[in-house]
Amino acid sequence: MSGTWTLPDDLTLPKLPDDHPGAGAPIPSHWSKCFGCGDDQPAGMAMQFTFGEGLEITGMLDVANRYQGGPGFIHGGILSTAFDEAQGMACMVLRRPVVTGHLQIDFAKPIPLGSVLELRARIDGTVRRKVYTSAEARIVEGPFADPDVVVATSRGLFLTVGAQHFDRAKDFVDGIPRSPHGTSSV
Ligand SMILES: CCCCCCCCCCCCCCCC(=O)SCCNC(=O)CCNC(=O)[C@H](O)C(C)(C)COP(=O)(O)OP(=O)(O)OC[C@H]1O[C@@H](n2cnc3c(N)ncnc32)[C@H](O)[C@@H]1OP(=O)(O)O
Repeated sequence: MSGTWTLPDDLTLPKLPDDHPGAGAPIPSHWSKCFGCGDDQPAGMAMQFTFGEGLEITGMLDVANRYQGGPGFIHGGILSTAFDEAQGMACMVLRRPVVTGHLQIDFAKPIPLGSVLELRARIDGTVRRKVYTSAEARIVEGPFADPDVVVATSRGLFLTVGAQHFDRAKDFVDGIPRSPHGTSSV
């Protein structure tokens, strides 16, 4: 990774909850309408997640044609979204809601449409409400597949928040049908 990401000296590693289901168990969507993982979000990315060893989780993304940026390749914003989702899901073991404060991506290799990406993400440690995370992506199926090649990496800071963070927007979960900028209901 390039960049300026520095982990603080006073990081502590969270303990896995006693009822952690173990490696291989599916991780349920944190919110059915989430663009990244929701099953009630037809326009979304429908990412699937499983717990890995320790604090690691694995996410899978089918790189659909609609994720196109440059001809034949994934859009960088879509890849960033996939990392955001994966690193947020890695925070699930904290059993507290988190939001992204900072995310930085290194785009190492172009990723073709039609490929299947595996994202491995983990908590590197916490300091107060700050949760430091990292992740790597590999193409595991389809064009350019090579599980030994890391095609992108990400570092992200998440913050635990209280329920009131989301309460303010609870009336907008289905959009505002009469938005002056066109429909926001999908
Ligand atoms: C009930 C059980 C449920 C379990 C289930 C959970 C599942 C969970 C899965 C979620 C999976 C979602 C995956 C998608 C996640 C999104 O995409 S979330 C959407 C994008 N993010 C946002 O909208 C966040 C918008 N920003 C904010 O709301 C606020 O800026 C934040 C992030 C909450 C921080 O504000 P704040 O709470 O007032 O925090 P503040 O007191 O200013 O700072 C606290 C600490 O964080 C540091 N900090 C804050 N922001 C930053 C920053 N950007 N850079 C560096 N440091 C920062 C501060 O310096 C401070 O550090 P210390 O003084 O402790 O050393």
